[in-house]
Amino acid sequence: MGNATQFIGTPDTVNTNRSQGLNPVAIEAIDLVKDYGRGEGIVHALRHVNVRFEQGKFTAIMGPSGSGKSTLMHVLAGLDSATAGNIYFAGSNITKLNDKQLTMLRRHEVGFIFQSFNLLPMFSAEQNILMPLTLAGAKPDRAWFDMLVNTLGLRERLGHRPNELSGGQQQRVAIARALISKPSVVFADEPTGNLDSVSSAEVLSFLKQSVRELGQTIVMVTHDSVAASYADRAIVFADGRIVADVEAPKAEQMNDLLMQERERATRMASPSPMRAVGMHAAMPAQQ
Ligand SMILES: Nc1ncnc2c1ncn2[C@@H]1O[C@H](COP(=O)(O)OP(=O)(O)OP(=O)(O)O)[C@@H](O)[C@H]1O
Repeated sequence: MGNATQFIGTPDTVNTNRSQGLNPVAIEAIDLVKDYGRGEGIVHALRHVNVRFEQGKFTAIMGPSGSGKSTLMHVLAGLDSATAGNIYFAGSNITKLNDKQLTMLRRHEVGFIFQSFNLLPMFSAEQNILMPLTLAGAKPDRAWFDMLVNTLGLRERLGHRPNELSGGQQQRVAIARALISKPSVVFADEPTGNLDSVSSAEVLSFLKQSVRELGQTIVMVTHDSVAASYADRAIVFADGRIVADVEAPKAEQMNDLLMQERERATRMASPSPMRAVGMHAAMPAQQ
């Protein structure tokens, strides 16, 4: 797919899994820290996160509300800066880029899909799909456009504005818009959050297909274990850390993991008086 090094300059390190027989790394975070605020009110949103995403893989990021999923995605995508640590995008350290270089990276190497579609209401589906190229002053690859439009079943809808499309159709337009510039990585933030189960299944099937058939790399934040089961891998976040990393996730397995995490978080948030003084194991049974 894309060619990040073209925009980023000389890599100061290149990470590749080739020698291990794995796909090359699309993006990697090393010891990534993100704090919001300072002093008493500081929030540690990412606590020394180490993670790599391989090219041509579909990864889901799950975890309780406030655990740091969106923060990770925003920092990886260059939408927000890291407090500390490094991010390697196609082998180049993007934490060293200036604002202009970051804009170029986002424009050419990253595709975004949002829960609320974020289509421009005054423009047709076709104009929305082509918008990233229009903004970049680039010519569309018509064959690629046709392939996306046909695969996503949008041929008959190209002249329609977003308010003339169903939620599922709007999200398919948003997917075509994310893929039109052949980005290195697509970040999807709750892409099925506003869709019914049939439209969700359609959208997820296409995301999976774009990974299988087009070699796309996708990182998707989701609260939905069924959505995560479409991914090749699921990462579970809790309190700014990765607490589980699952290959070929199953919906039930992810539900169990999330439930465990929720129970653990509840226990930590409200320790019983006995646990607080370390008495739970030693307490004799009450008569
Ligand atoms: N701009 C900000 N300023 C201050 N704190 C923030 C900001 N953005 C996020 N946070 C805090 O950082 C932590 C992680 O937030 P984040 O949005 O990454 O969580 P999340 O896992 O994506 O949650 P959700 O599932 O609810 O979207 C939370 O405690 C949140 O309140």
